[in-house]
Amino acid sequence: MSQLELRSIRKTYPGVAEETLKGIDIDIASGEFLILVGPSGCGKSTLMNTIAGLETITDGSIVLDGKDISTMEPKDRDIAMVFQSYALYPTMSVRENIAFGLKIRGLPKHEIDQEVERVADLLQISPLMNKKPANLSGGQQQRVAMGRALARRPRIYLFDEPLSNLDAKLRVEMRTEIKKLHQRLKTTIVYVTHDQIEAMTLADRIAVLKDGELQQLGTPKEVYDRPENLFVAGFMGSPAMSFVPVTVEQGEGGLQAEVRGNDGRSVKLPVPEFLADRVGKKVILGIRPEHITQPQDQKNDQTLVAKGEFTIEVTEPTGPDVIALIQLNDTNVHCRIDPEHPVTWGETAELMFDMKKVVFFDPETEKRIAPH
Ligand SMILES: Nc1ncnc2c1ncn2[C@@H]1O[C@H](COP(=O)(O)OP(=O)(O)OP(=O)(O)O)[C@@H](O)[C@H]1O
Repeated sequence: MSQLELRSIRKTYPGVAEETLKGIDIDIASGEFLILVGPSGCGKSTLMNTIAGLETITDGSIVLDGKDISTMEPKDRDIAMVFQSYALYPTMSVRENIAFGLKIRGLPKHEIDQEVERVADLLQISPLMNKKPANLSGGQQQRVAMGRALARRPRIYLFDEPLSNLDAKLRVEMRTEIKKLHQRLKTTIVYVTHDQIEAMTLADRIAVLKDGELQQLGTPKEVYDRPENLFVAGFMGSPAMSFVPVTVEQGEGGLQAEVRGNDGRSVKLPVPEFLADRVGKKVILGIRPEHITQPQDQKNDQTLVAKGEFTIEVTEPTGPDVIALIQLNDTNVHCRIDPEHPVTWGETAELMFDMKKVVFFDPETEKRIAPH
């Protein structure tokens, strides 16, 4: 178990005007599962490659267990990386693939055999040991690639989208396997993914990157419930959080904000008192599908809720839920409908807003407005 500190990491590729990493600071605790997410091109792979030593950094430092490894050769860093493409040696058997790293490090044969056996057991690939990669399924190849990394017992594992070549079912299975492996071995892992669910289910903490800058670092729950800005709020969650522009008003019973459906009907939503200094001003209301449901499906304690009637524009059944689309202040907004109480498009449905869960953003700074 090892601890990794990324201190103000900067990276500029030669010939590229813009900095790719603009000062990334992350402390990764020993045994932590850290997931990096962000849109394509935000610098996730670059950051992983700098940790592995495959790319140099322009500024900052990478500290592993208290030792600065920033300029060390990749082979001396004791870090194992599993890529999206498994990069197995095609002419070698599974056994030889797993043993290869140990062999070139000159380990005695009986130790190599022992280690290969341990890893094969762990990943349940013992029956495949004499096969060649070409004769394995994608999921099996992925396991072998992981086996190769595990056999080395490095200080840290880096996984760069290891599951993205797998079909949906296998991906879910392998996700569970990786989670089990981490629970059992308690190794330090840095893992890149595009998959929201993978990030939410695997991570101890999630780091959200955009344009080479860290936007938020927090537990999956923190990032999901209390996104620091509009970007993080829109990036995490599927379907995404909806953003509705509203004006804060002083009502008789407290602060409120009006939302209008596309048929002209409106409802005054109660909003929290920490918005008191914004009366008369616009804020952006960030609302997730599960915060708008039918009254009969509400599970909350009925404080800070509001009801209104809205026209359902589209319904999208997902299996466990139906996602329905309505319009609020000319913005598309997703709601979660229990299939036990179905609605159809064109219908007017009574919907209930759980305002305790809703978050608010400043339209200028795009930052979440936090309670004082
Ligand atoms: N070797 C390189 N030389 C020059 N520019 C590069 C190099 N590698 C990456 N870049 C640029 O750096 C930026 C970040 O790329 P990177 O691959 O790190 O992003 P990413 O977040 O991993 O993207 P994706 O999710 O698509 O894999 C991109 O603009 C990319 O074009």
